[in-house]
Amino acid sequence: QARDDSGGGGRSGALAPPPVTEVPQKIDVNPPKGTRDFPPEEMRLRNWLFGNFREVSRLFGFEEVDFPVLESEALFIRKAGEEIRDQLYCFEDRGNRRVALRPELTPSLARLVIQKGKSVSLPLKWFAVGQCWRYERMTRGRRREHYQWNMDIIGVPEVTAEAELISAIVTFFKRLGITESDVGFKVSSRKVLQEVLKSYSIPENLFGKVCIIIDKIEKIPREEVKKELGFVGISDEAIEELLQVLSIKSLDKLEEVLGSAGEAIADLKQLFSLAEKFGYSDWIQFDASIVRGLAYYTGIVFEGFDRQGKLRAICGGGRYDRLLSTFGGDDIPACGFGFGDAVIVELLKEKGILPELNLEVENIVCALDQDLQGAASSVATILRGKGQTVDLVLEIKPLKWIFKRAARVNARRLIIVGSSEWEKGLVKVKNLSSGEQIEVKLDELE
Ligand SMILES: OCc1cccc(Br)n1
Repeated sequence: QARDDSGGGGRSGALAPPPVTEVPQKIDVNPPKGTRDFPPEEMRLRNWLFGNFREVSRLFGFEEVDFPVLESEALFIRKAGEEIRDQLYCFEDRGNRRVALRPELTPSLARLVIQKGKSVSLPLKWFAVGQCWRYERMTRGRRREHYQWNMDIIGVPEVTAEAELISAIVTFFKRLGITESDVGFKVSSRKVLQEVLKSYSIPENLFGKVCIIIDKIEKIPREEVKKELGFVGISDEAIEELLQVLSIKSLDKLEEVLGSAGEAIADLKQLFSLAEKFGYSDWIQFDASIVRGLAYYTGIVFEGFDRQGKLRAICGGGRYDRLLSTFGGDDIPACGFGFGDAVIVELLKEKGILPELNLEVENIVCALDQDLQGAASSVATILRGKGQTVDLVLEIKPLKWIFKRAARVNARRLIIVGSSEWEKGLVKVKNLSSGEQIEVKLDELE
């Protein structure tokens, strides 16, 4: 039971007895369903992963941003039938405002860009690492939160932006020891769909809905996809042609079907040519079936996948040239990606390349008796002033306990403050790997 600091137990730390009326109920010590704690070992892995996210983002000259986890629900209310909408973690706050825990970061980023308006000069290259939420019925036992790394380029209409973003993800994978034989990117463009729909004079406003239905092609039976497309008013003939085009896996074949005049082909050819120059051609492949499950994509879309086919998509992104204008902002082109913190860890485990991340501290400092506790604190402060990490033992403990703790915190050195040495201005320094022990003058301690 935690120490009671409410004043009943006093500063001695003694456990205050609960008031007679209240019998302590053991709380549920687990985090809410679908959420995770990050105890030290998991936190070290998370910090390592996020450290790589941040280092790659900075390598590409991006600036870090963040937004509230809580946003107006309106930011995420799109009428295209997205899963992200069905699972929105939304509620009414005490001010009767409809709010939501963000399910993704892009709408917040778009909101901030519009808010900044002319005070920022384009292009913007922003990145964020933020916790995102969904309220999924726990029937599937899936998580309700994850952390997403996002990189976004705002204000660049050319495909060079998408090529740059994919290069950043490739750079990240390489840093972790993941190669093109482990993962790849399936790349397409929503302009492929747009051109087919246009050839059947299907109204633009159905585009988002059609994309969301088609995104389910690998998840629900084909007949179900066709039925849903029929419901939104797509003719059987158009559906057949759509599904036919979506099965194309080569750009040449796509060009035969769509012709070479359309933007889809031009964009994709430019992307694959830039991939050559970036040196990541072996990482990407054209796959017309990739549409991604967010309604606002308008152009190139891509997703990272594990070549073993065991895991869900590792990351995904694309161009969203209309999002800012749908929020009442200017017509500013944009593209970005989201990279979750869960599938990547499963992949690293699969590959056996999770890093070894142990707690390490350079020094453990202890006093041999109570009246030297102050001296030990000053030794710790001197070492910390020199940038050395110190685990200061805060109570008088037997040496057996000290050595056990030193092993647990992976200390390199044990600094012992004993009365006979201290009187001579000395401390004992024991190298815990060699076992060598020497006496060192306090002002020569380093
Ligand atoms: O990938 C969709 C998503 C959004 C929020 C939280 C989680 Br877990 N997953």
